[in-house]
Amino acid sequence: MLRFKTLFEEFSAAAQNPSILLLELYPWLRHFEPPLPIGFKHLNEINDAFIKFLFEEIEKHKKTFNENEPPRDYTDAYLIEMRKRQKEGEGELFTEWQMMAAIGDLWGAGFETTVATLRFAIIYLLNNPLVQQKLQEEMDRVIGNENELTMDDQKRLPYLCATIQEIQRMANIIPISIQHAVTEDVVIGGFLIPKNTQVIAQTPSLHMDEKLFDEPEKFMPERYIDADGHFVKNDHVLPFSIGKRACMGESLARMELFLFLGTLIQRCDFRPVDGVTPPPIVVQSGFLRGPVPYKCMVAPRK
Ligand code: HEM
Repeated sequence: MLRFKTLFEEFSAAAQNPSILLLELYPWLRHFEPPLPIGFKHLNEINDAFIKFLFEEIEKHKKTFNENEPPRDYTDAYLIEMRKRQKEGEGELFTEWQMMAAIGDLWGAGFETTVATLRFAIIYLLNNPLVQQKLQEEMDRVIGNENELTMDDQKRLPYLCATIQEIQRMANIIPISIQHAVTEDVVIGGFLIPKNTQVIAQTPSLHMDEKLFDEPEKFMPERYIDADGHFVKNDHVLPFSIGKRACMGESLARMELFLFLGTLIQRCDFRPVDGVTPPPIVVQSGFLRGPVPYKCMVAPRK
């Protein structure tokens, strides 16, 4: 577990290196390191170590899992499906390499994304104490401090939903969406995009558009609360991208953000370390975007 944690932290730090963005857009740059300090070699070494670790874990599962018992986790479920398909002569898609890549993708795409969003959430609350106060008031009034939060409470907590939407609008944790390619000629808005052209659904650029959001630099959850106090989902806030290749984990991530942030608000008070000056919001941006590490005081709420 410790090895996994260390590897993951190294991987996340490497993914926040700004040069990774360049490498993503111009992969051929990797051939020019050295002398260019692209960070590709380092990322590749961590990736290889990660792959090795995942294969070792798969081996452990193969030795201990029981095909006739319910799967203990994703790896067991994948092994069961893989063996079933191999018996039926359809094993070419469900391979051990695919399994390793799928597990790596789920960890890689599903972990640091939610963590970075929550780190943004807390630093925004530290810098906007009135928002934190309003969130706590809503939570105390609707849920109280004893009851556990569930997803059904979403409708009853409009200010929490609005705050999460505002956090995601401003955080833009994936500043440049993943590249894709069109598989056939398409015409969009009168422009022909020929087959095989690389395209990026650059939804983060909507989030700071003054035509869509008044004073987009300001953290204002109130912009999504209507005159009756209801939460209004804004179709221009698209942190999970759009289309068929949008984030596969969107529903899970939305649940995590609502339950984790809501429970933190319910149980804790976030304050600046000296009680007065919040940490400045300094952002590091590479493939992933996140606030540089900051300190804060976390006090349990009575
Ligand atoms: C706040 C949390 C998250 C955000 C903001 C986020 C955002 C994104 C974005 C912008 C993409 C790229 C979509 C595109 O190519 O246009 C993506 C892809 C993806 N995400 Fe997430 N994600 C989050 C959490 C998760 C979680 C929890 C999981 C799974 C456990 C996950 C799994 C994936 C996968 C597998 C892809 C690749 C999908 C594909 O290429 O078809 N994500 N995500």
